[in-house]
Amino acid sequence: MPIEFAKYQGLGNDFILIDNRHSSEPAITPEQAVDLCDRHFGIGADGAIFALPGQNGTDYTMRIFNSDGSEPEMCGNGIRCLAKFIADLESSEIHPPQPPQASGGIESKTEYRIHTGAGVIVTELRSDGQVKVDMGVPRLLAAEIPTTLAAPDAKVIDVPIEVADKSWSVTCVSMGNPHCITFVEDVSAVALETVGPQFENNKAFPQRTNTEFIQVVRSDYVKMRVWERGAGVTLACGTGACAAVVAGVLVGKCDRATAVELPGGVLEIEWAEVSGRIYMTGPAQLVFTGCISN
Ligand SMILES: N[C@@H](CCC[C@H](N)C(=O)O)C(=O)O
Repeated sequence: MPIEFAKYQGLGNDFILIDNRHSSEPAITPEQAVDLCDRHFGIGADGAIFALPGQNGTDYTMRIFNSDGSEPEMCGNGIRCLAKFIADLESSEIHPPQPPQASGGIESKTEYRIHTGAGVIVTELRSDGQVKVDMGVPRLLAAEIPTTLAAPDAKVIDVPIEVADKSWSVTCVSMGNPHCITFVEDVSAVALETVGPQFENNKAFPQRTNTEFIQVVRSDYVKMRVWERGAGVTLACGTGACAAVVAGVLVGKCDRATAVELPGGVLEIEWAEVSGRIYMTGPAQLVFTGCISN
């Protein structure tokens, strides 16, 4: 049966979005996602995201397959795209209108509570077109990352690791998904394609890891390049940008409100002192819609 999709991007981190409101099982398999994400033989994307029915009182559930078919717990740029997609679906902008509700017109929603593998995430569509996301509280214990770089109940802050014949000092943060952050002098000099996979598959990370390379320009402005678990080099990573600011605060290099410049653009990140929650603000845009025929 043909499956309608919409392609969205957030800072060049791009996704195939599928309206899965009718079922709690994704409409395509991880293997199909791998084919569809292929940039030469498919639609081309860093992942496939499904808008499933909500659970435990949430509005929707998000599931995502990386371009290698693995399923991460969360995706920051993806959830901004999902919020826009849901709003577009509800306002019938991208698919034919549903019959009108008996109760008459409904004000379009600007806030969604979304169930994810990292807990409930709240998105807010702002009037300037940006999407602000309450990304929850970062987890810092080694067992929560998970990593063997410290005792299970200890934090991993500025810990040495040998990767690609070099010693790196890393800080690890879970935003629901694992992140390993390292601060470098010049982010453009990092051989991402060589070093990234060696971090991702290092035995210190039993569930593999995303890796962020950070150059501090000022305490409130950093440059970042990322190697994503299951997707490789991408133009941006929302959970990675949040994890990078947390790491920056922990090692005394960043302010709690820091702008993160990625190859695809800038994300505004704030780690609130009192609540400990992280807020991420950035764009999400519809690129095109289409239909998968088989
Ligand atoms: N690009 C995403 C992260 C997607 C998941 C990641 N590849 C993983 O496997 O954890 C983001 O914007 O957060």
